[in-house]
Amino acid sequence: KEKVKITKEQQALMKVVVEAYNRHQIPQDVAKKLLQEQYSEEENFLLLTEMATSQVQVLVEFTKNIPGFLSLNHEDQIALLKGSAVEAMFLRSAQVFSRKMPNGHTEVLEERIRKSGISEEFMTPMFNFYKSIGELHMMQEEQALLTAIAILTPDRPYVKDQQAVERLQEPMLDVLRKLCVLQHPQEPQYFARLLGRLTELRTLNHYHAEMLTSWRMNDHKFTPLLCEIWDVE
Ligand SMILES: O=C(NC1CCCCC1)[C@H](C1CCCCC1)n1c(-c2ccc(-c3ccccc3)s2)nc2ccccc21
Repeated sequence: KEKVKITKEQQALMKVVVEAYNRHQIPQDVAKKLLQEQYSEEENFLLLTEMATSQVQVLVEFTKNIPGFLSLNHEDQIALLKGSAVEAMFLRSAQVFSRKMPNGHTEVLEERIRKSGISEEFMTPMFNFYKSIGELHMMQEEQALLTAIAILTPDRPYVKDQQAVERLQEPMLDVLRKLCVLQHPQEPQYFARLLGRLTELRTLNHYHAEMLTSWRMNDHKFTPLLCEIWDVE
């Protein structure tokens, strides 16, 4: 059985990505707000648009720190950001949801989200995803690399130079695969399970526009940035 070893360059790549991921955290903690009180559907929608707007800004900063990203064709940089913004949001939401919380808090948080205004039909796929992420107990290195891998998906709509994106995604996949083998030696399928989450994430992508327009309230106001990213209004 060959000894898996992370090279010096791979250590450096991982360090850059993890530091960028930790540096660009969401400002205020939405979970704390939701646990404090039950908001109205309008307030929840506003909270989501505020959180999402700041998360997109955070995502752009994180992405700029992915080695090689800024040397991609500019239109392709936009296509990758646009193609991954919603997935990054759900991934981050899943990580917020799966955080260790005092007894009973996760149930309260789930209840508040169920009553936030999102229509019923999206709850099952969304919470299935959150729970499948929670079961993985991902380390922050794995979270950071998985987010970078999702952003560097070559077959996003409108990407022209897919090979250039593959050349950036492959080293991330390599170091994540090695990390999974080293951190979860008794779980040889762990890496495959991580990548399976990215496939599940794409299915949530389909729902996002409908989730927003079906939010139980009348006029849905979005920030200009979200109109760009979310294909709404
Ligand atoms: O604020 C939030 N998420 C932040 C986004 C940025 C990154 C940090 C997390 C919302 C709140 C839900 C309840 C009402 C207020 C907003 N949230 C969701 C989402 C459900 C549906 C979502 C969505 C996204 C895009 C399009 C259509 C729908 S996000 N899942 C959560 C799990 C745990 C904590 C918060 C969570």
